[in-house]
Amino acid sequence: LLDKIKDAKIIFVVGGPGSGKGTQCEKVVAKYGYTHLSSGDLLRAEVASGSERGKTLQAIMQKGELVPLDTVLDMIKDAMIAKVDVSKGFLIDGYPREVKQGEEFEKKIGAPCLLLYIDAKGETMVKRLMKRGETSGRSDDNEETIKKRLDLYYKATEPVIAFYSSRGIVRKIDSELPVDEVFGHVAKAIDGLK
Ligand SMILES: Nc1ccn([C@H]2C[C@H](O)[C@@H](COP(=O)(O)OP(=O)(O)OP(=O)(O)O)O2)c(=O)n1
Ligand SMILES: Nc1nc2c(ncn2[C@@H]2O[C@H](COP(=O)(O)OP(=O)(O)O)[C@@H](O)[C@H]2O)c(=O)[nH]1
Ligand SMILES: [Mg+2]
Repeated sequence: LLDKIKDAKIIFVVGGPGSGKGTQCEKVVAKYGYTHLSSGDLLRAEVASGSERGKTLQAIMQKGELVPLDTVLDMIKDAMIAKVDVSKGFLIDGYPREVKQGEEFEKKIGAPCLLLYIDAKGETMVKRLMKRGETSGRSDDNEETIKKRLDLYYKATEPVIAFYSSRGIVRKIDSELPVDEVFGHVAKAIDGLK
């Protein structure tokens, strides 16, 4: 199974909270048929299941902190294995959150061929998340937790981009533009894959 995963394209989608990762991933699924795996969604599904593990996760996410690395990675790996026969590529959304997560992913699963860096201003992200919070029902879409998530993004996740830049696989996407224009740039990056 892991051999099969190695044949599929793996795309990391990285950007701050509310930058528009999920929005763009949906559009990639529609156009390219890739499998979209949002690490945050996988964690929220575990919370929704009401399991003991879910309760622990909920407390961490509510504080805007990162859950233990192995927990997220196992969930992503299981989800990839479940889809590997029907998938020509994987969009790994919201992962890696820190360089260590990327290193572990490569050890246990495989190497990404592209990193889409969805870039928006801090001010824009806060505005979008406050708006999303009106309807998302997400307990972390509140002013206090948003601030913590943003701080953690700049501290832990931005180094991920530098790490993969040196490999030449990062495509920076300006996410201040209207959604369809942003997607135009995303599509160009994906079309550029061999
Ligand atoms: N690899 C990951 C992914 C997520 N999380 C935790 C911390 C996040 O604050 C929370 C929610 O993750 P999301 O990716 O859903 O959260 P974001 O708000 O950053 O992105 P989005 O707005 O795309 O949902 O889950 C984590 O610890 N490790
Ligand atoms: N104006 C504008 N809003 C966007 C854009 N992309 C996403 N949004 C909105 O911003 C919010 C966060 O987007 P989402 O895709 O959930 O971001 P994520 O946190 O990076 O996954 C949502 O309410 C989107 O509707 C964009 O390119 N332009
Ligand atoms: Mg999202």
